[in-house]
Order: sequence, then structure tokens, then C-alpha cells
Amino acid sequence: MSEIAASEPPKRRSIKPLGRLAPYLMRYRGMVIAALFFLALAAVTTLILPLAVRRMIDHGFASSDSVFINKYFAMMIVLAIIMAAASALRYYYVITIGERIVSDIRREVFANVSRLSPAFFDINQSGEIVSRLTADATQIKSAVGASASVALRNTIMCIGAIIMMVYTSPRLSVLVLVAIPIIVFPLIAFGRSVRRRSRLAQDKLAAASAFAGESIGASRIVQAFNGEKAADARYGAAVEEAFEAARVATRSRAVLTGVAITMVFSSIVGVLWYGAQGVLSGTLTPGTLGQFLIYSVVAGSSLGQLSEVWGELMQAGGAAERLSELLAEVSAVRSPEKPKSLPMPARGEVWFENVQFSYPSRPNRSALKGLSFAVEAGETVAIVGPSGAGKSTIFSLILRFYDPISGKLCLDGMDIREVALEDLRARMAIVPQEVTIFSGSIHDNIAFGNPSASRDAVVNAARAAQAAEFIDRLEAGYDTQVGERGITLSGGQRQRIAIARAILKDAPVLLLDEATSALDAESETLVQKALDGLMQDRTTIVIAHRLATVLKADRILVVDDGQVVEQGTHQSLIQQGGLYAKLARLQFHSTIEDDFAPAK
Ligand SMILES: Nc1ncnc2c1ncn2[C@@H]1O[C@H](COP(=O)(O)OP(=O)(O)OP(=O)(O)O)[C@@H](O)[C@H]1O
Repeated sequence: MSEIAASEPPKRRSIKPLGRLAPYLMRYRGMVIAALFFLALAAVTTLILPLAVRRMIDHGFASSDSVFINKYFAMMIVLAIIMAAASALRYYYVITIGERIVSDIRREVFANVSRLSPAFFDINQSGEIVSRLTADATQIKSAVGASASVALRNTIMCIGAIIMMVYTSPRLSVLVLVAIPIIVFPLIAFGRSVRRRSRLAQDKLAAASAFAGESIGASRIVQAFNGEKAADARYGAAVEEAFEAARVATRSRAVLTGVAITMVFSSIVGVLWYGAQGVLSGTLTPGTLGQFLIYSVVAGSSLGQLSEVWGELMQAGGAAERLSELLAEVSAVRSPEKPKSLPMPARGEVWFENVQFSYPSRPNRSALKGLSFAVEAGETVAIVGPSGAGKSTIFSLILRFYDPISGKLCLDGMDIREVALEDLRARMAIVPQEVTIFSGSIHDNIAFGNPSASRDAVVNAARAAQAAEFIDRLEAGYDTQVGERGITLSGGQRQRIAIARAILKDAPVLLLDEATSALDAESETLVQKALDGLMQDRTTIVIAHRLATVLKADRILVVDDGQVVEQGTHQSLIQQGGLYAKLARLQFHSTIEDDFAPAK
């Protein structure tokens, strides 16, 4: 697992990484061949047109032969139609190939990233990854879909036009071929600096957009703190900066355009003048001069367009490199090559044997220091401990989000590293403290625990989770859309949806991270009732924050600094007067002090 280089551009920009797209292109060989064929056809017909123009000027006008002129006009129309049809088909194939392979890349990158272990997300920002899926993929699409074909077409046209120029008039060609680099290279160099300025403008705009996204996403908190004016000012300043950068870039581009037009036209006039001398002295026909001029304009403009798209292709190279990094990323936690099957029927025994663990992002700090405990089938164990003791880490290891550095974890007697991740996680249901609700319907959110569940099963789970009543009162019942992150539901409702999800999953091991945020008394009672139903007849490990929960647990494990320091029942631990007694006094308030004060 590595840290993907943030949005910084690769040190030496090159189009080489675009080669990584080759396997994708190979999947659509037929379309690629069709695109290349029509590309070549369009270029060749464009190159033939000036020939026809010359013949017409020299023979048609000169001899005033109307039959000849008619024939040539008809031929030019046919050529134009072929060119138009070839261009249209090239456009269709090229753009479709671009769209097709970018859809493939997006799907594959998403599939790979969504299977990476949390260790990856500890050091990489999810926003950055999403932007790669959108911005980088879009850049590749435009490169494959447009820039590559423009580059290819212009390369063919440029080479073809130069050959035709030499064929038409070798003498004039020498003149032009000397002039083209003198004109074009300074323009390309100047163009580069213009592009640098445009990129700066884009970066400034990206920064402004990032701020807008954050601020709009947090509109409630911004308004609650009367922060609108400050946000306006910050966004306004960012947008102004982006405008200023864009203005500077536009000014350079305007100068570039002016200089380019002057140089190109001056040289055309120069060549025309020189050619006119040839026509006057009879060494050149007017048609040849016309034909030559058209070819030199084609060669010059192809070269200009090539320099334009070259930059885009290099940017796409960077994008392809970044996306292929994401595709190549291998999860730190994987299923074994030959997974063993977990015993059937499931019992739900969980063992930790001398587990040492530190987070990959903080390798020097141990989160678990030789942790050992066993949870029997059907037992309810409460984990209690101060903040940062390692309680959530225990859950992360049971779900195998991370592997321990030493020691082992077993489910039903098997080392969890020996079984397929999917099988392991199929035997766990988790109700986290911070419930995740996806945008979609209530039904979809509950059925997330078991996507193939019928509506009846979903309704039964909701009933058991004390959620059916509020769902029935909603306008569209189970089909009600809950909005982004379930924003239309209350905290207690969200928790009951999460409990229904776990009930529907019906897994032998339940991991429950009790919510610390206070619910109102009615909600709390409902959530508690829902949990009681869920905990029945299965192994439950609960990170406990409530007195009711610890009182109900068969056993309490007291965790401190990555180790189990005490265990027993509530009564026995209070009697001991150790860490638990202290925590209980702080956490469960005066009720404990009055009722369960340690024996003096
Ligand atoms: N993703 C992570 N990367 C690095 N360190 C982490 C990560 N998650 C937790 N830690 C660290 O590991 C230690 C144990 O954290 P853990 O979240 O397990 O504690 P906890 O007992 O659940 O605390 P709380 O009750 O406050 O949720 C802490 O020092 C914490 O800072």
C-alpha cells in the first residue's frame, strides 16, 4: 500500500503513460480499426482537393471549357461528400471509443478502490480519489476521444501536405520548409508559457471550487455561526484570484494569436509574391501556385494544431498514470489463495490470542499490546475503557480491516486469516456508533444487510427494530427517499434503521458500538428494546456506554492502553474498586455511586 502522489503533476510530463490504455483499446479492436480507417480516408481526401483546384484553374478557367469545369465541380462535390462522411464516421468511432474505455476504467478503478483495506484510506483522502475518478477520467476521455485523433489526423495531414508541396514545387518548398520552423517553433515555445498560465488559472479555480463544496456541504453550521459573510468573502476572493489568473492567461493567448496570424499571413504573402514572380516569368502556372499555397496552409495549420493537442495529450498522460496507480493498488488485507471454510453451523466464538497491533499510519505507536480474551458462543461481552484505549480497534481487527502484527484472532476456532474475507464478514453484523445511511429508500437501506431480502423480511426486521411505526407514518412508507446521508431522519430513527439492517443480516456475531450521543427518553427506550431483540441468541460484543448495557452483559472486559486490565461482572468489578469502578463513577454518573459504591 502506498500513498498516492497528491494532485501534484508528475515531474517530467510525458505521453508515455497513455500506453497503459492500450489493453483497453485492444478490447474494442474493431472500432479502433474503423476509426483509423476513416481518419486516414478523411485526411487523404482533404489532401486530394487542392489537386482538383489546380487542374481547374489551369485547364478549366484557362480554356474556358465549361464541360471540364462542370466535371471538376462534380468531382469536388463527390470528394467533399466522401470527406464529410469519413469525418462524421471518424468522429463517431473516436468519441465512442473514448467514452467506452473511460467507463471501463472508471468501473475498474472504483471496484479496486472499494475493496482496499481501511489502511489505504487512513493515508489517502477520499475526496482526492473521487476527483481522480471524475477529473482524471474525463481528461483521458478527451485525450482518447478527441486529442489523439486530432494529433493523428494532423500528423498525416502535415506529412502528406509536405510531400505534396515538394511534389508541386520543389523550389518553393525549400523556401517554405525553411520558413515553417522559424515561424512555428517560437510560437510553440510561447504557447507553452500560455498553457502554464492557463493551468495556473485552472488550479486557482479548483481551489475556489473546493472551498465552495466544503462550505455548501456545511451550510447548516455556516448559518448557525452567522458565517455566510465570511464564507462569501473567502469564496469571492478565491474567484477573483481565479479571474485574475484567467485574465493574464487570456492576454497572453490574445498576443499569441495576434503574433501567429501576422507571421503566418506575412509568410503566405511572401511565398505568394515569390511564386507570382515565377508565374510572371512563366516558370510556374497559376494553378500550381494555388495548389502549393493550399498545401502550405494545410501543413502549417496541422503543425499548429499538433502543438496545441500535444499539451493535452501530456496532461492525459499524467491522468492515466494517476489512475493506473489506483488500479495497481493492492489491498493490505486480502483473502488467502486457498481459503478454508468456516465450520458449519456457525457458533460465534471469538478469540484474541496475544494480539499486538499498531496502525500502519502510526507504526511506532502500539494500539493493542498483547491483547487476549475469548468470547463464548452466545455470550454478551461488554467492552469498557477510557477514550483511546483501543475498543474500536478491537472491532476493526475482528472485521479484518487490518491484520495484527503478531498474535492471532480466531472465529469458531479458525484463524481469520485462513478464511475468505467475504465468509468472515458474512458472519458479522455491526451496528456502529455513527450510523451510515445511503441516499435511497428506507427499504434499500435496511436491505443493505441482505440485498436479496423480500419486502416482508424487511418489514419484519423493521418491526423487530422498533422502526416499523415511524416508517409507516412516512408518506411513501418503505419507499420513502431518505436524502443524502439520511438527512431527513432523526438520530434515533437512523439508529433503528441500522439495527433493522443488522437484524436482517442475521449473523452469528453482533458487533455493537453504542451511541454516546444522548437520545430523548422515548427514542432511547425504543432503541434499547430494538437492541435487546437483536442481541438475543447470538454472540454479542458491545462497546458499552450505558449502565443498562453493562448490567445486562454476561461479562465486562475493561480495556486500557491496548490491554485487558480487568474482567468480571459489574458487581464484582465495582467491588474491586479499580479502573472500572472509577470509569463507572464518571460515565454512569451518580446512579452508580449511590447504588454500587465499592465496599468500604
Ligand atoms: N485509523 C487510525 N490510524 C491511526 N491511529 C488510530 C486510528 N484509529 C485509532 N487510532 C489510534 O489508536 C488508539 C486506539 O483507538 P480506538 O479508536 O481503538 O480507541 P477507543 O477505545 O475506541 O476510543 P473512543 O472510546 O474514544 O472511541 C488511539 O490512540 C487512536 O488515536
